Amino acid sequence: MTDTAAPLPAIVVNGVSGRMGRMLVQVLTGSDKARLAGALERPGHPWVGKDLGLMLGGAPLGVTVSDDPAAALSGAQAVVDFTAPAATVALAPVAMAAGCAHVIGTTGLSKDDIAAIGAAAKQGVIVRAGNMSLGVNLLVALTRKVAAALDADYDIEIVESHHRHKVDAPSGTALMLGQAAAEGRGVSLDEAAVRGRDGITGPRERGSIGFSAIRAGDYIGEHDVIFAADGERIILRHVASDRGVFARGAVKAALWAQGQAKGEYDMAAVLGL
Ligand SMILES: NC(=O)C1=CN([C@@H]2O[C@H](COP(=O)(O)OP(=O)(O)OC[C@H]3O[C@@H](n4cnc5c(N)ncnc54)[C@H](O)[C@@H]3O)[C@@H](O)[C@H]2O)C=CC1
Ligand SMILES: O=C(O)C1=N[C@H](C(=O)O)C[C@H](O)C1
Repeated sequence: MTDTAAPLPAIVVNGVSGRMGRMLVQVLTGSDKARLAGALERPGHPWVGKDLGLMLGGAPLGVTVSDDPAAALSGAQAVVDFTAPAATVALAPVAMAAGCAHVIGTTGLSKDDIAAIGAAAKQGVIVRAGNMSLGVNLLVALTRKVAAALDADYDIEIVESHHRHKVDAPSGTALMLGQAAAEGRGVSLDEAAVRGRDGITGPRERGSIGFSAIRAGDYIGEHDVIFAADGERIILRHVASDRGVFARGAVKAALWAQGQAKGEYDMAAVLGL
């Protein structure tokens, strides 16, 4: 008898030696819904040309780390990308040309980067979110709702804490939360945002949305949205204690992306929030 089961969707991991890349390998090798079909790293990285399993200190996985995105993506259904802005912007058109969904977790993207990704998404499917966890995406929805219910007597402040290696601030998540707060309140985040305070700053401007960033130790990612008025404070909080929440969200997005119409989507669409 022949086995007629359809092969599992083939997923490539970009930035495979990074903190998120390693977590994605763990999630994909343990998945019964998707399979690890390729691994990419930057040109010159010592893992390029080597077996991924051996580089991770384990048994061979039969996946050779590549620095050639077009070759690695050929025949794959999705590429999951937690790297750096320049790498992600360069990969988007390559993924679209290969007919691969591009799941983007990379943060620190500029407005130009975001526009370039949006342009690439005219040719295929891109899912992009500054945070792929279910918990944070729920927090985003709650933030929008609370901000809509409260007036500017409630000062909004977003405080985020991350590990000492993080290179961008505010975090992508903090910006998602700030955007949701601004939408709930019916204001523009560009106009309301205050990013970091130092020196004689003067009193707080009514209606502003403040951002503060802590970089220390091995925090995985913690976010508070504070609504503070005279006499009371509401604090919405998310704490990530395992990078698996981001990796599982990204794999879910890669599977969800199969068969979607061309365009750019966020995790709210994936999660049906
Ligand atoms: N959206 C989300 O849920 C999450 C987003 N992130 C974001 O993901 C990104 C990566 O985070 P980490 O894994 O902690 O960083 P990391 O520094 O540990 O890993 C980044 C990896 O990308 C690789 N890389 C750089 N340029 C490349 C290129 N041109 N081609 C292929 N690989 C390349 C690096 O060599 C490195 O291995 C950051 O922007 C971070 O903020 C992190 C966690 C969750
Ligand atoms: O760099 C990280 O680690 C994280 N980055 C994302 C962000 O910028 O919000 C998501 C998560 O908080 C971890």
